[in-house]
Amino acid sequence: MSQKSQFVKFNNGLLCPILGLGTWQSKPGEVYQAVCDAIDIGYRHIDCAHLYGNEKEVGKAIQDKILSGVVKREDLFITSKLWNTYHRPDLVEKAVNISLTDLGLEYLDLYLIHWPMAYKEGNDPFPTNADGKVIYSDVDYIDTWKAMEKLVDIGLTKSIGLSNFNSIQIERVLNVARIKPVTNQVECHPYLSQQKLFDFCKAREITLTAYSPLGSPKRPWAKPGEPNLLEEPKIQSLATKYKKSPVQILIRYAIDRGIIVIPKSVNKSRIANNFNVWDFKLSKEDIQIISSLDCNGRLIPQAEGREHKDHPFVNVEF
Ligand SMILES: NC(=O)C1=CN([C@@H]2O[C@H](COP(=O)(O)OP(=O)(O)OC[C@H]3O[C@@H](n4cnc5c(N)ncnc54)[C@H](OP(=O)(O)O)[C@@H]3O)[C@@H](O)[C@H]2O)C=CC1
Ligand SMILES: O=C1CO[C@H](CO)[C@@H](O)[C@@H]1O
Repeated sequence: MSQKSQFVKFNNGLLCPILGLGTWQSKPGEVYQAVCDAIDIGYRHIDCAHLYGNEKEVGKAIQDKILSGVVKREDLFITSKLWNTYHRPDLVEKAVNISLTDLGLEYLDLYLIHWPMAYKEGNDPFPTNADGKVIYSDVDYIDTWKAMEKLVDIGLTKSIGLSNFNSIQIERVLNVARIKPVTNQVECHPYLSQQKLFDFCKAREITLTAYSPLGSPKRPWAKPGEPNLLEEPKIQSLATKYKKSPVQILIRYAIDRGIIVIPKSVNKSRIANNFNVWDFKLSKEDIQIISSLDCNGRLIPQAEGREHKDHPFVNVEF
């Protein structure tokens, strides 16, 4: 398979490696080695976020791999995300600078608005009142977007994008955008195939990035007995058919639809296996079989923000 098939082209011309490494819940103490291993194995795309609390250690791994000559900065594609407590326009540049300092970088390749909902400004990422409810802020993500555009103007990031935005919210951003979002990063896997959102974005030259592509089996709120994609019979039988693992089928399910995908692992052999997906391709019929598992099975509901006026998954088709 050609090298070209490993990239997706953004509407600004930038090439994004279609397969990257996720870092949510990659603990300090393990994420340094995971990022070093990933870069050695061939990953060039690392998905980060201020919220994950590990950008300093991710940055140390990136710096070490650049200093030892394994990669150049321009070979890497590094994403970070603006957390909900930094939506106020005057805080956006401050927020990206925190991530840049932690990561030890002069620029990001991609900076995303992590969620459309703004939370009360301050150092607590989930500021709560006496009832334990998150305190919201009324900043409109449209104003946040305008501040994001300025980051491109001053060279702090090459691209800007969205995460967890629904179709109506994307349209609102497009109505004012001087710089278009390049991607919308959303939960996407066979239980939540996101076909409508994918088609909607594609028609507007916005790519989709699939998070939790393996079904986020270690999400903190997972309950025993909930369906597990890795044990899904249809995925297992396709794994047998293609002589690959169920995880490799799930990763290829995104790639073969043209969707950027960012599975997380801190285990070297799993990081390597997840990258060993360039020697096969799913047929159209098999992609349809996998898509038939769609059951609107959302696993990352961001429940603490559900009453927010801008929560993306309430009363919206897609
Ligand atoms: N924008 C957003 O709001 C969100 C973005 N994300 C991003 O997407 C990334 C991926 O999503 P995430 O929710 O982490 O979940 P994933 O679907 O990527 O699943 C990760 C889990 O699967 C395990 N795993 C990885 N590879 C294998 C394998 N080959 N065999 C068996 N188990 C495996 C990992 O364990 P181990 O590490 O032990 O291998 C980990 O527990 C995040 O890390 C983050 O970067 C995620 C959620 C929300
Ligand atoms: O990236 C993410 C990982 O999980 C967090 C905790 O719910 C989410 O807020 C976030 O979207």
